[in-house]
Amino acid sequence: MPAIELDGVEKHFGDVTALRGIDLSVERGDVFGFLGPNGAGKSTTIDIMLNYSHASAGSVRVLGTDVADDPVAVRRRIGVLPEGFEPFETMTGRQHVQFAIESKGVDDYPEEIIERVGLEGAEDRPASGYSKGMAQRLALGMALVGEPDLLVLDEPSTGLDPHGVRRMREIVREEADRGATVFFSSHILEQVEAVCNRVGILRYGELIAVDSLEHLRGTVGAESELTVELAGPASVTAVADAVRSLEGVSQVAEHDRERTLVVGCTTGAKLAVLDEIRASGGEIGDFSTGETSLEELFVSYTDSAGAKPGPGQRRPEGRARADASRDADETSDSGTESTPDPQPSTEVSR
Ligand SMILES: Nc1ncnc2c1ncn2[C@@H]1O[C@H](COP(=O)(O)OP(=O)(O)OP(=O)(O)O)[C@@H](O)[C@H]1O
Repeated sequence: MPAIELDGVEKHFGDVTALRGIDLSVERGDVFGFLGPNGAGKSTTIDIMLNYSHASAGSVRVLGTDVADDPVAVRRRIGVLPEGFEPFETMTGRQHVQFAIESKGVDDYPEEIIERVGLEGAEDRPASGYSKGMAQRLALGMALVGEPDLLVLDEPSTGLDPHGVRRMREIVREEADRGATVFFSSHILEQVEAVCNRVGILRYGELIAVDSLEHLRGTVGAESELTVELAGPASVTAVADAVRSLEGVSQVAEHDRERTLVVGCTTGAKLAVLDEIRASGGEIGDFSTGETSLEELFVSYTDSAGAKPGPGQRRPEGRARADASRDADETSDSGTESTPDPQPSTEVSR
């Protein structure tokens, strides 16, 4: 049974269409990267998954339960790090964690969570005085309470220093190792690349690709760069000519003095290049490869039609998301439970 199943999910805000029929299945144990340009619909999808907002059409099952049927039960098994988390005014860091523990009805030790996210020494200070990165660490700690089956992390590295980013990545890996599913929404492609085994790319409210990074690289005909150092007596030019004739090879640069070839080719052609070098009498002393970065893949998927808002996608100027997501066609019930999660996004404009 998948951890997350979206089936034909649409979302309309008046005449603004945010999601146009999303079908998505995230398997248990996946660390799934959710990517898309600004306004693509990532936060809207997450809000619907958490039942902070209702889909206009389609259905959402999380951990095997329809979120609309039993949102409280579902949220008890999820840890959420929302975008734009702001601590409560009057509570210390420890009290935030304690609140999450009590809300979920579990018996975690606050100290362990605080230490895990690197907030030791600051736990008894009012969290409203925390820096942005400290608040983010606190939100991550609250999300980890109760060993959730699913972690939903919306831009988790916001405000984190390099130590914090590394800690966050380690925690994501540790959580995946114990069997949790992680849904990781981020613009910071390097981080998605570092931790996710599958990614989905959203554009204009449509899911345009879902795959492993390896396959995505293959489907866009992504270029790899193969640097091969030749050993033995074979002529660099002769080997280069043989490689040039291969399908999937776009360019070959020869460096006679270093006895090196730099080959631009599709990811799928790399092995054929190495085979051809050997077949043409070359002996491979050493080689290294460089892959297309996720950033290049992202641009190649999302840039063809530009990342500007599509028709019917513009958000009314100056309208606060938190307010807007609770009016009109919205019937959010996020206030009906003793929410164990930090508040959803409250940013005014993006
Ligand atoms: N409450 C709302 N009222 C009207 N339109 C909205 C509302 N919330 C989102 N939208 C619109 O829905 C679309 C998707 O927005 P969403 O916030 O989900 O995008 P996103 O991918 O999370 O963007 P970002 O990366 O900038 O956070 C946008 O066109 C946005 O303007």
